[in-house]
Amino acid sequence: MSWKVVGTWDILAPLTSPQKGYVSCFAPVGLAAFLLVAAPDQGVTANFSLYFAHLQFLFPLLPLLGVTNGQLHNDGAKTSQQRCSLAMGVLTLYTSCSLVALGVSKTLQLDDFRRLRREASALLGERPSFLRSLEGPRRLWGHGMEGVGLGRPEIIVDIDFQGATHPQPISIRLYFSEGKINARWLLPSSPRGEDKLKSFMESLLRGSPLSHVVPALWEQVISPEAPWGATRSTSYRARTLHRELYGSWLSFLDPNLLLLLKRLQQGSTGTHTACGRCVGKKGPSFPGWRQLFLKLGFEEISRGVYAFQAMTPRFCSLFLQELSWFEHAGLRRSRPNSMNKYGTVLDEMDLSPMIAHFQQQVLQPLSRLLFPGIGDELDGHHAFVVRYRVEGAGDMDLAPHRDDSEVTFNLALGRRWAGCELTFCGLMQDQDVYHHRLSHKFPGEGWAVLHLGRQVHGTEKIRWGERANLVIWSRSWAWRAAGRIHV
Ligand SMILES: O=C(O)CCC(=O)C(=O)O
Ligand SMILES: [Fe+2]
Repeated sequence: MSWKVVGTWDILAPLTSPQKGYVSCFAPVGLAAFLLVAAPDQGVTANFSLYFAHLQFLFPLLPLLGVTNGQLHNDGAKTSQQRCSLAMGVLTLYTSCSLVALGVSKTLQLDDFRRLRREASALLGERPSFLRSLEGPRRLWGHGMEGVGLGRPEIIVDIDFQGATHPQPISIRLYFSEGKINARWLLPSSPRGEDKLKSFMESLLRGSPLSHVVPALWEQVISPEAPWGATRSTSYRARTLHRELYGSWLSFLDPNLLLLLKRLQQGSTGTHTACGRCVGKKGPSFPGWRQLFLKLGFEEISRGVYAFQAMTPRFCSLFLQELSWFEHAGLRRSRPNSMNKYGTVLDEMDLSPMIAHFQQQVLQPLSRLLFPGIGDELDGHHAFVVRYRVEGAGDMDLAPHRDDSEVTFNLALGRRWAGCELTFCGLMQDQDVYHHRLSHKFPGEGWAVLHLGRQVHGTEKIRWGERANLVIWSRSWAWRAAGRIHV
């Protein structure tokens, strides 16, 4: 076998041959595109080294395709051109695959980046007292370059904490990559501090939001026993995360619900007080309300059970953030009710005035419309969040029951889950109560159901994920005083 050096020009021949060379032209074009697309973010050097590092493995394979100098010499120009085209085709394929893979991973990373940036600016906007500065997220490309491959791209966030117990700022760097978070002290900490940080990171749920991680880090890792300093009080009101939630919730209403409420207000025939004489009489409404009701997307999913989009997804996301903030504040937390073990009572979050306002502005007109008589005068409430979770602290299901309420509003806050449908089994006084009629799946966050408290319902077992719902039990002492509790 001859190894005369004649191959160089033969290998390049297809590039100059108009008949066979068109395939090969994609290789340099692909290479150029690859570098162009990837280079601005990942750095030219890193991309060159990645690309050529892989070519190192590809080139030794070329003899297998018959592209050796010896064979070129023996086979003649025509066959050699075909084989060279094949080789260049392989290179092209490799380049194109690299390009597609890179494009997909870049899009995913960009989504993560945007989400983190939104969360970081929300946190900064709220300026929690312990947060001195928060820098990032910024991308760190090519971090941990090992061997021929690139390390996993990460997004980094630097945080400085400062509080009464820590006059000097304490810095921690968070690394987000592929749904996981890692943390490191920017200055070396004590071995005990390292251990605390390590066990804290292990306890974090996959994909935990920044708004959850930062306060939890402060509470569990950095701040000693008195995390809020000497001024720690038992009230949560002074240290809320989203002040917007501590005003009227009307700006968070879904536009369709807002429209219906407006029409109800226009069609209303004045105030109506529930009493022994008037309960059960028709409440204020307007002619043709049912058509509008259906047109706006409201649905009667089972007799006396109404489903509709009530709040915006933004409300739900702020609320969930506030909830984790509260849960890490270390204040008293009671069980939401006698059946659900896990959750939060909203009164303990100092949200009672907002619930009362929401009840009067939103739930009251709806209840007058949909449950005339019993829903005419709502004058008490008990509001809480229920939490179902497969892993960690959460209920798994809920047995059929009636609520200690006249009217119940139940709003899905999120997050993602499977199973955990709400089942409805008829009204308490029905002959066939406790017969399953419907399993309701909340279509998404912000969707709610409104039903009578004596509508028997339960919750099926959660299969995966986590569901958190905000439940408002509205009571009518006027109705109860009229002795109509059980019907
Ligand atoms: O959303 C649910 O699972 C229902 C909760 C419930 O019925 C209740 O707490 O009374
Ligand atoms: Fe219930």
